[in-house]
Formats: sequence, C-alpha cells, structure tokens
Amino acid sequence: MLAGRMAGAQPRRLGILMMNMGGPKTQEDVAPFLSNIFRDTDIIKLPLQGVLGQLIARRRVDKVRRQYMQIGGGSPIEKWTRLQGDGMVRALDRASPATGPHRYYVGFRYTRPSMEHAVAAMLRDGIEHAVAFTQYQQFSGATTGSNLNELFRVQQRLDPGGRLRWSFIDRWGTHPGLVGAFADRVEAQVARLAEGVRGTTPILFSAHSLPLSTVDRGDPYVAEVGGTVAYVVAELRRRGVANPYRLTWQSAVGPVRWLGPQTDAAIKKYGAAGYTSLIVVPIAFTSDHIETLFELDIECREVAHAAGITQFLRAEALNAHPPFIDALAALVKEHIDAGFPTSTQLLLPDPGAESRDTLQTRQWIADQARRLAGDSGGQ
Ligand SMILES: C=CC1=C(C)c2cc3[nH]c(cc4nc(cc5[nH]c(cc1n2)c(C)c5CCC(=O)O)C(CCC(=O)O)=C4C)c(C)c3C=C
Ligand SMILES: [Fe+2]
Ligand SMILES: [Fe+2]
Repeated sequence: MLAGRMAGAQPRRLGILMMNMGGPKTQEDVAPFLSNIFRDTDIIKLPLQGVLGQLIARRRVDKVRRQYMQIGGGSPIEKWTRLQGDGMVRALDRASPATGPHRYYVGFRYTRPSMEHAVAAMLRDGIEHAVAFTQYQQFSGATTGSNLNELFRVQQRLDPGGRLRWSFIDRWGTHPGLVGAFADRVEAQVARLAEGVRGTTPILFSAHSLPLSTVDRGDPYVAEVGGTVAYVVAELRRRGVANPYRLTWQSAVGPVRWLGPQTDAAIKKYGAAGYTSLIVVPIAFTSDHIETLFELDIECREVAHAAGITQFLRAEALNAHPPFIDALAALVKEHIDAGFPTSTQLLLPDPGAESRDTLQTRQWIADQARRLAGDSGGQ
C-alpha cells in the first residue's frame, strides 16, 4: 500500500469532502439533473452521446418530475447528507480532538452544491488537507469514478498549484460499522413479520443496476455489492436471523442492456411461488432517494401486492441512524490514524478500457499519495 504516514505531522486544517451524485431538490432541478447524467460518459456511454443522451434526458423529464412529486417534490439527498456530515464531524471532534475542529463539505456531481462549489469553499477556508470521501460504499466507475474525474478537473481549474493535499476514501462496503448498521435495519423489519413466516420470508437485497458493458469491462461494483451482502448476511446469522436471501438489481434506464435479475421481476416470481411476505433492502446507497421512496415503496409495493405478497416490508435507509453516523466518523478517523492511505485498488486501474480522463485522474491520485509519503519522510 502506498501510504502517506504522517507520524507526528498531522495536517493543521482538515476538510472532508462528501462526494455524491446529488438529486433534484425542486421540480425545476429535474431537467438539468437528467441532462447532466446523460452527458456524463463515465456513467453511461451512448452512440452519439450529445444527441441521444439529451433526447433520453428530455423524454424522461415529465415522468421523473411526477415521480419526485410523489415523494414530496424533490430528492432528500442533500438534507440527509448534511445530517450525516453534521453528525460525523461532531463524533470526530469528540474522538479525535487533535485533528479538529473537523469540517465537511458537500460536493455533488449532477446538482448543486457542485464539486466546484465545495473545492472553492475549502480553498477559501484555508483547508490544507482534503479527504475525498465517496458516499457510495461500493466503487463503480459510474459513480465514485465519475466523481473523482470531476474532482480532478475542478482541482486543476481552481488549484493548479496544488495548495490542497488530497487523500481518498474510495470504498467501504464491508466496513463493520456499515455492516452493523445495515443489519440493524434488516433486523427491525424481520421483527415485524408474523411469527409463522419470520424465519422463511425472503430478504431481497436490491442495488442500482449497471449497463452490462460496464460490468464486462471489469467494473468492481457488482463484486463489491456482493461483498456487502455477504458481510451483512453473516452479521444477521450472528444475530440469529437466517432467512433465505437474494441480490437483485433495480432502476435500469436508457436503450442499453443492463445487469439483472431486476428487483420487480424477482418480487413477481416470489409472489407466484407462493410467498406472502418479503423484505427488500436497498444496499447500494446510504440515504433515501427516488429509488427507495418511489421505486421500492410505490412501484415495487404495487407489484408485490398484485403478486399476492401482502406483507411487503422495506428496510429503512441508513439516513441518520446513529450507528451509521458513527461508522462515517470511524472511517475518517481510521483514515487519519493510518496516515491517509490510498487504497491499492484505486492505485491499480481497472483492467478494462478506461477513458483518458480516468487515467489522468488515477495519475493525479498516485501523485497525491507520493506527495503525502514525501511529507512524512518518503516512506
Ligand atoms: C444512465 C445510467 C445510470 C447508471 C449507470 C446509474 C448507476 C447508478 N446510480 C446509482 C444511484 C442512484 N441513481 C439515481 C438516479 C438516477 N440514475 C440514473 C442513471 C444511471 N444511474 C438516472 C437517469 C437517475 C434519475 C432518475 C431516473 O431518471 O430514473 C439515484 C436517485 C437520486 C436521488 O433521487 O437523490 C440514485 C441514488 C448507483 C449506486 C449506480 C451504480 C453504481
Ligand atoms: Fe442511477
Ligand atoms: Fe429509477
């Protein structure tokens, strides 16, 4: 592991950048949000991207606006990110006063507050060491990879001389704090089941799907989601919950082939097979958003009821669950205490075809790791 061991040389001012995709806060935000997603070749590659991408985005606007209307008008992602960030820095100030006071910044890829806004604020505040902390627990080039590419472009524009030192928390899908928090959420739903079906009700872990072409070029997301599921299942077994389980995929959009089986199709099949209860667990995102509040709670619930599943339960998103907030703080503290290591996976590019942007970003990340190692005497 190429790590910057900062023995006795803690940074004077630390800023934590919470990176995520963002979501439309208002009805007006929906069109630019979709337009930004379909412009991004890291999330989806389309023939004639500029034309087809914008066409798909425009065609989705009305439907997606209606969906956000049904969940209160917009995405709650910023609200949850701020509650998580507030809790995280409070816990860090308590656990690690030497590196405090801790500050966090929110950088979204497709909506405000943008990555540019966050990095500008860090520079203004005199931050010296920035921790880019992805809020996607499992790594995908479509999500964290896209965020890092955007961060690289932004820092080149705003900080070409490299005043900020950067380190990265790029994946944490098997962190014990995260795993325990997910297990809490599942256990709470198991407890609601009627006694007769408590041990036999299927648990369906559901993650956002990926285009098959992304899976095929070695994107680590699918394996990492599987890792989270395996750890959560092991923790549930330890707690005496031994229900059957499966991993399925939701939210395919656009005219490409996507990884299956799809969550709604699986629900239908379990209904047809005679199950009358089911627990669905959103496993690839930490807070509520359109995929939980609309797709799972409204669309999939209808599918379940039509298929004869009368008790359709959804594990609550982690949101502001205190053990989850503690996990966020623990992840940052462990990163600080270990001397800001860069994960070996981030330093070794995915073997599949990668964009020039990604290769340049990985080079910048490796440079930052070397720079931190140099700070501490070249270990
Ligand atoms: C276009 C391709 C898309 C890929 C690939 C993709 C991967 C992906 N997405 C998430 C998490 C979320 N996506 C959300 C919304 C959303 N995603 C896409 C497209 C792709 N996502 C679109 C077009 C949208 C907008 C809604 C829609 O049109 O259906 C959200 C919700 C945001 C919110 O409401 O706050 C999340 C969360 C992951 C984890 C992922 C793959 C790794
Ligand atoms: Fe998505
Ligand atoms: Fe969706």
